[in-house]
Amino acid sequence: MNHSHHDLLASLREKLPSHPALGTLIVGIWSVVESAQDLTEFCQGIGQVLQATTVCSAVQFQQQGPSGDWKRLVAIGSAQKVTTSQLGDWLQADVTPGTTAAIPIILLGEPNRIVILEGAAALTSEQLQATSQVLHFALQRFLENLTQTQRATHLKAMLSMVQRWHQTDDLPSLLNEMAECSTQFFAAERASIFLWDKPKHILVGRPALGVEDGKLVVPDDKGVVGAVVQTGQPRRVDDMLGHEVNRDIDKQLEFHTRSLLCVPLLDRKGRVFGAFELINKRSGNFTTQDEQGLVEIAVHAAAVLESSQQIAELLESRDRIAAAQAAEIQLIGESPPMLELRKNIDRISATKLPVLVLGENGTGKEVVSRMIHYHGNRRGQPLVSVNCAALPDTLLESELFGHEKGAFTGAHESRPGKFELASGGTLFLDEIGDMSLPGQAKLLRVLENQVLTRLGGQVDIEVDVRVIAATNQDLPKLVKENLFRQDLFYRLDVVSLHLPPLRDRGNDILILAERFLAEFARKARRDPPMLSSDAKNRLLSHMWPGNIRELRNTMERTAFLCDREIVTAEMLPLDTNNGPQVQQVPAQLDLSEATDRFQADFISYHLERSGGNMSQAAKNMGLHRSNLHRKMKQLGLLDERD
Ligand SMILES: Nc1ncnc2c1ncn2[C@@H]1O[C@H](COP(=O)(O)OP(=O)(O)OP(=O)(O)O)[C@@H](O)[C@H]1O
Repeated sequence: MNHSHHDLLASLREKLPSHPALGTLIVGIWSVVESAQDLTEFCQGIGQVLQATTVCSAVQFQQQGPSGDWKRLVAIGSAQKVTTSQLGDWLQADVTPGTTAAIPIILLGEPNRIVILEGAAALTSEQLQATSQVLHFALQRFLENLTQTQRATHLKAMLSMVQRWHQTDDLPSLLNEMAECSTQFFAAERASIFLWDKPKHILVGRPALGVEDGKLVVPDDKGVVGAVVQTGQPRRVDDMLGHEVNRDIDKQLEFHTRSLLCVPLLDRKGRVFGAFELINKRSGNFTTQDEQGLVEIAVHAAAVLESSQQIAELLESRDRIAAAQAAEIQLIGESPPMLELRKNIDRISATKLPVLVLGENGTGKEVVSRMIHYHGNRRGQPLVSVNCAALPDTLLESELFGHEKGAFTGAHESRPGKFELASGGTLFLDEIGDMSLPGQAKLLRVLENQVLTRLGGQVDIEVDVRVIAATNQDLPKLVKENLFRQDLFYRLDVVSLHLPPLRDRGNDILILAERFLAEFARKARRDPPMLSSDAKNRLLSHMWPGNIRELRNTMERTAFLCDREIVTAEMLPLDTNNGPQVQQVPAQLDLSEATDRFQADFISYHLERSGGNMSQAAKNMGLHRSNLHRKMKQLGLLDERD
């Protein structure tokens, strides 16, 4: 029955002249709607009005429970017992006239109710219909009023609670006050507020009755609180799912947790900095309303805590650490590809786009991914790295996506994966080309839906993670060979950064070499030695198969092993056979032709390496630029007019 107010009034106005008692009924019911404090009072009031106006001997209200069973809410007069099957039949009908007349009241989202009037033979079907309409409307109105009143009372209580918190300055008293107020408010046995010390991977819970200094320290990846801070989502656990509870905490507190409700504490920027937990609802389990209420309270608690001096310091120090880390990352190099790379990093750091970093071993892929993280707005959140090549397939999935207790032999407890640990921050997937195909499928799902399921788990866990993947492999080739999923490749390749090998970075080799030399000389407590020009040429002409890592190691050895002020080419610990080879000259040429051919190849090689920069190429060959120019003309490598 779904009447608008207008329909209802129009229909009642029509019926009123032929049923004068209907007016008295409406007035009586209305006064009950206005005055009743709860549902029982409402039913009692309505029952009395119905008994008086319809001249029934008895009235009763029945309500259906969630499992289909019926319960009598209120009885006026000597109401008879009714069977479940009879109630079921009545529920099917609109109204049922007779000596025992029944009016079912069905409101969307509410339990079904039936009003039974006994000795109501005089009531016609039409009169019962009219009564039914009034009752539906009255109940609906009453329930709306009740929700509003309850909400107002709730808000008032919350306001006075929050006001008290604002007047408490020192952190331990504030936390005690919060716990005490909320246990009363939610009828729970205990409450704790956990603050997250992220760098140390621990949660510090207060107050913790029964623990020395009232402070409970737990790992940040265990139990319900661990899951809440890692995922940023509330969790509700009742008796049935008690295994999720971290029983170590129970042991420490000498307490048995039956039911638990825990919600995250978020700072102004939406970052999780702790959790608010309620333990053991005094009767039954925590409800959805409790969860909504605690989420609401946690917003106020977080605001008060955040403005508390000590928390502000904690958060600030987190920002300071991130800033220091950002400053520490150095991407050395002034060559055109490096300048371009730096520009791209600046552009993409602020976004959440996935990034694919490509380059040979040791070209700085990890440095670049760290830079993207620490220069973006996720810098205060974790940067978690996984080397996909270092883990066998089976382990990789549980490492990335986590697992539930019993998911496989040896899974003695539930564990969040690296994805969950990187929540709010960045996940660096190194050697992505080595990931197994099942792992790739799961990764794709997470990237597409921002949701994951732990191994052996049923629940979808939302994650907010930026993914940066790196590889030295040729991914398009792996795609062609069906070793890498094409859809995943496109997902990751939204932005790709190519790191050139060191041999293509021209003078950067010398900039890097000198920086590394200075760094290691400082560590060796000596003045940095100078590189002689032949040492520089030697460094420039080396092939650097190990790229920057190799250069760094070479300079480290040089700083520690060479005790001279000037490092010459011979002192560099480099494999001399490793340099690039200029093409061999055919033996049948005469000496002058062979010399010309060699010189032309040699010059072309250096010009190519310096990207056509004549001055640089001349320098690398130990020539003056004008001499190189002349030589090139002589060898026919330049037009006469150049
Ligand atoms: N541009 C750079 N400036 C300063 N140091 C760098 C630069 N690039 C790389 N390095 C240093 O070189 C070493 C190797 O870099 P990194 O680990 O980032 O390379 P990678 O490409 O990730 O290597 P791999 O493929 O072997 O994992 C590190 O010690 C890093 O600090």
